[in-house]
Amino acid sequence: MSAREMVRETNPKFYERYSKLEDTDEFWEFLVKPLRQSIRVNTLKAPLDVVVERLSEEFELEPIPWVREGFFINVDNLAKVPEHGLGLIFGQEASSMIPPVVLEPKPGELVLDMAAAPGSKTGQIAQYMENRGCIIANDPKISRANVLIANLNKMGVLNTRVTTKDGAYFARFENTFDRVLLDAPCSSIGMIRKRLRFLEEWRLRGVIKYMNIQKRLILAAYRALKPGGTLVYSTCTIDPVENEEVVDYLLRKTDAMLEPIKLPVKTSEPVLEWEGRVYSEELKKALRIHPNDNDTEAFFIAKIVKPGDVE
Ligand SMILES: C[S@@+](CC[C@H](N)C(=O)[O-])C[C@H]1O[C@@H](n2cnc3c(N)ncnc32)[C@H](O)[C@@H]1O
Repeated sequence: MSAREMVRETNPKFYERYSKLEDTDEFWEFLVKPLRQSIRVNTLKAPLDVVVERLSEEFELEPIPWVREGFFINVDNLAKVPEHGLGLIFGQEASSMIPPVVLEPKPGELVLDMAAAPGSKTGQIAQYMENRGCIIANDPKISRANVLIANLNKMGVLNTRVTTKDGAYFARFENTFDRVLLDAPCSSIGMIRKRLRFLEEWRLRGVIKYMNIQKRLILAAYRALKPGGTLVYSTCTIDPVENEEVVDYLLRKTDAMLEPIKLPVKTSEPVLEWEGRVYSEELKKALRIHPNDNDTEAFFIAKIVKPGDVE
């Protein structure tokens, strides 16, 4: 059975909706194909070249073009690699390394990671901040926040405070953070490559539920951002109402502006019209990544700035 047939049989409504987005055999094949293993070297614990040299003795490493510390690696079970147990490397999907790269956090800054668990991006942000400054890493799900804390400990992250609020809580800290990452809860279509249940369980009402949460969170995230600061909005899903629609909503409601993202990554066309709605041309600056573009998870990333001077 082809991937297309498998998707159509497993969830006909899913197939019908997303064949309007892209309908190539490649798209369906990569949507369900198991992911390549990738790692991020944790430079908080050891220099990049030392870890790469040591791993290369045993494994084949292929650099990920858009992240200096990222590599595809030919290993079946990372848990058996000692460097993983020691926190020298972290298993992180290749496209999920893009949002912190786009955020560009600097040592000494104040950063909000509004939906942080299990913490792969918080660790990457701390790495770019060289453990200086402060990250507020928030996640309201206590069980997930516990995993976040364990991962931050393992990675040697020292500049982070963990909170367990609804992300909208941070709206009260108006104009406070130098940078905000909103890696939003979403319908996780990108993760079908890891767990088929995201395809089996997909329902349109779930997408709409997430869109409403995302709109609430993006407004709070933007409010908490300092003038001159950067907000990165990301999801691991392809539905336009969780991506272009949410960022378009922010653009309409506030003075937010989008900035182009220049990275060596292949992307799909942004969606500027969907179900009778027309989105701002500005959305052309966002990255829409389909699984067949780079053989990764699907991702959507927008770089948003608040007008004003950086202090
Ligand atoms: C895509 S995951 C985050 C992944 C994480 N950034 C990482 O890279 O490891 C989205 C997270 O949003 C959290 N979440 C759900 N509802 C939320 C809310 N109202 N405010 C903030 N976070 C929320 C979920 O618990 C989940 O951990």
